[in-house]
Amino acid sequence: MVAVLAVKRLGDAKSRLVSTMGDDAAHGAETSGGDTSGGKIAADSAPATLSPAQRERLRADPGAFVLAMFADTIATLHEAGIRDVVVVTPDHRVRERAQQLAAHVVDEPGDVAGDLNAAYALGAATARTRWPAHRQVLIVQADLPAAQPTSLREIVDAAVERGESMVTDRAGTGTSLLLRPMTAHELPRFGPDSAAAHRAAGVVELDPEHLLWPDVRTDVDTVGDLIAALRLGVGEHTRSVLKDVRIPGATASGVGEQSDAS
Ligand SMILES: Nc1nc2c(ncn2[C@@H]2O[C@H](COP(=O)(O)OP(=O)(O)OP(=O)(O)O)[C@@H](O)[C@H]2O)c(=O)[nH]1
Ligand SMILES: C=C(OP(=O)(O)O)C(=O)O
Repeated sequence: MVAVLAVKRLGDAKSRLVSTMGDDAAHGAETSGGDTSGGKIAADSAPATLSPAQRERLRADPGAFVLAMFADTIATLHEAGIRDVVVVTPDHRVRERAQQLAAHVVDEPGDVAGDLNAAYALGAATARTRWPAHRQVLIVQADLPAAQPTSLREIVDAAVERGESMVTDRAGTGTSLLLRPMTAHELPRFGPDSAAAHRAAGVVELDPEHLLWPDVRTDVDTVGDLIAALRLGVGEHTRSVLKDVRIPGATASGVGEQSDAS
């Protein structure tokens, strides 16, 4: 299996994360799914906080945070045994980081820029040419810092003989990852309400009850997503960028623990 990731220009990335920064300080963490109640952290779960210094750091360089989550996502792929990785990006910092992580980088051409599905299709086409022996491609979001290799392996096993398959995000509306035969040529349907779009296109939803794999479902777009990821435990690169984030119940390192995905 080969994995394909796409990362947009870092200067344009994570606008929702930056715009939700501060919500946690004023109101308790804003969330977009999972353990929520009325859009807020459930009453029986203590509010998490980002420190003012940490919020300032994220605001000042969201790109460093994107790169950290990207590195943790690739580390998890590697630990799950997926060594062949294609990254499509127009950004030089992402390119350099991807190369350090032994990924094959595709420079995003101007006519693809701004079109995530075209970027994924370009990555899959490159993977077909570069590694023709692979039978499956895993199109995966690059912002899954809590993802665990064991979950990825379970997902790959669950997809056997199921055709094109997906796992939704924790809100159930987006798509964390899509598994396809290498021979699939049509554009994927990532973007707003992509879970419904993929379902309508005949993609099999793995674990439709959403009972499994919260770590893989937690893509980080908002502060609420970030808190959810930290509670699950994130990889070492994300931990390092967020080293002074305080999460109730966390250990002395200050964030949730993740034993084997970094
Ligand atoms: N290469 C490439 N990657 C993209 C493109 N659009 C989105 N992505 C990536 O796809 C993932 C989801 O993208 P978005 O949700 O649109 O953007 P985001 O930066 O995560 O968050 P927002 O700015 O809040 O929308 C992120 O990893 C992006 O970097 C694109 O046009 N080209
Ligand atoms: C692009 C997607 O994700 P998000 O915008 O939530 O990062 C998606 O779920 O299809």
